[in-house]
Amino acid sequence: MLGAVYAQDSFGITDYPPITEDQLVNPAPGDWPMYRRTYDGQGYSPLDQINKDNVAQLVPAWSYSTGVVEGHESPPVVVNGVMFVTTPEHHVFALNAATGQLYWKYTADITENTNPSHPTNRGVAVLGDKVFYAAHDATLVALDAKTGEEVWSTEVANVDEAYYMTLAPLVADGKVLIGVSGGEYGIRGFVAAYDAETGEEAWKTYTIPAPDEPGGDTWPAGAYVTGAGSTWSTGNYDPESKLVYWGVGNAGPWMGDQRPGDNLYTASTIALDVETGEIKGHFQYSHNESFDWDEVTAPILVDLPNKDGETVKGLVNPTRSGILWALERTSEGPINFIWGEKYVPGDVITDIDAETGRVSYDESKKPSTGTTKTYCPSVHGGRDWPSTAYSPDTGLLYIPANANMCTELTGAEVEYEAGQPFIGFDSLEFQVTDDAEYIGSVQAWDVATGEMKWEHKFPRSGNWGPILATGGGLIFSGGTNDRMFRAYDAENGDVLWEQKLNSGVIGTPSTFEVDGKQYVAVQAGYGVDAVFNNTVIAEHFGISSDVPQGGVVWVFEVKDGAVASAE
Ligand SMILES: O=C(O)c1cc(C(=O)O)c2c(n1)C(=O)C(=O)c1cc(C(=O)O)[nH]c1-2
Ligand SMILES: [Ca+2]
Repeated sequence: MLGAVYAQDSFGITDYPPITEDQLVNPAPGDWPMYRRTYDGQGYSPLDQINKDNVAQLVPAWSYSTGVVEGHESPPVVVNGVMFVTTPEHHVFALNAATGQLYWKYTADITENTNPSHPTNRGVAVLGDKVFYAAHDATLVALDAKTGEEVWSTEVANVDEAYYMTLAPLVADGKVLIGVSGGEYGIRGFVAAYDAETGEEAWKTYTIPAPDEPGGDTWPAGAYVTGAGSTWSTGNYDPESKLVYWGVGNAGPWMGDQRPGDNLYTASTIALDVETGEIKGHFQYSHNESFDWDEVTAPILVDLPNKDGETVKGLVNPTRSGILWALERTSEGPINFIWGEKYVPGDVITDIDAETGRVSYDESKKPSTGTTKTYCPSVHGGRDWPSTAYSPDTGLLYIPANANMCTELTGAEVEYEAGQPFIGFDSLEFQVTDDAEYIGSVQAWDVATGEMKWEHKFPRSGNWGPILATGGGLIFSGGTNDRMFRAYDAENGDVLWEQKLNSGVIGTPSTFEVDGKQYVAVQAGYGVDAVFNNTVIAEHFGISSDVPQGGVVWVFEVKDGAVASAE
């Protein structure tokens, strides 16, 4: 592809020891080497220098204006004291994590007419001396970490069929794994792996099986080719079993009566063998998915009790369907149901089978061709893409939730045409329920008991804020329409610190340490579906919908004196 590199610091990055696989399996406490920091997806850092006692004294250490608008969702990834962040408009920035000095900026040369949906990017992956970036035009790029120069690039899918990419790649087992977007365009979704050294394809596994493959009989003849099942959020990984857990999006077209059957593996989590890409297990959250409930977010890997009370290796996932799921993962692959609890109100799912976890629907709520149906939660679900976090200190799972929003959908026939929307509706409307007392919230759930421990509600805002949990007994997140970035007491949800930033904060927060000092980092930069959602909420409550745009990387610290006095 050959993008442009702008190198500001002519001395560049002088000291960048190659990142080993071991550093990814067991990251140094002060590093944030991947999307959720660790392979289990917990979004947890053990750093505790910033804690409940001193977080009130958190102040900006430095900030950096990215120069672009739209949704800044990527976490600042930090290794070797270097921060890598991505932004909309196809930029990757490398900055000195302690000072904010720019080392280099890479801009992908996107000449193709790429899909305008979801103009965002969720970050990089690292291994060795390389940084991996999934560009919007469905090209995977490897950059030299020290210089930002392209080492290799590989076309992973055809943009003419409306494939695009927004996710952070996952490095596992010497390979770079990616997933694709395009679920509203009749793509056939897949997860693919590329050799980290050369960019050569190692395997590619479709999320929609062909007729002769397992699950192929859950589709009517021919429908698998345009069945969607996009994979636009980074998977998690169990290095022991060598299984990758990846989420699969909505089915296409949206109206399930146009493709009778369960339609595997849409709206599912799949377990893939990292060496071969073979699907070894799956759990489907909504069969014959008809709600645009992409279940792309990967479940967090955590130990929890099974139905008999024995501790097992588990998976937890609050899905777009409004159900928080506890599942058991096995080293061979199969995924077993443990329990499912509604974490936001919903009127579609009426029952969950105690044995299998299969849901039952109120058919009067399920969208279909030629009817108008209203259902809750909305198209965006109880939680869209923003990440949950889990703290091993509290045993709590933290969820950025949205309640009391519904969708009214009038279904229609649709013909597949390459590169064009393949949804099938005459109208789509978002509604806030009449009696709604709040929309967004941060929820904390005990994963051992399946009970909500606390909830912090936002009466006049949705919540699109990914969550960071720390060893300092804190969680951090933004997500609201008041431009706040907040620190909460992880035990009880008390807000211990908040700071208005330049824009709404839908960025994924991270924390890291350089030269013995802890920092907390996040990108501000409101955009993508949070804006769309906020407009509906503002209209309902009669408040201003104005959240200014513009990306800024923010890095916070507690000044040295304050750290000392807190100890
Ligand atoms: O089906 C897809 O391929 C696809 C892709 C994306 C994306 O890549 O960001 C989103 C969605 N769907 C989607 O349904 C959705 O609500 C959504 C919100 C956002 C965002 O960044 O705020 N992206 C996406
Ligand atoms: Ca979708």
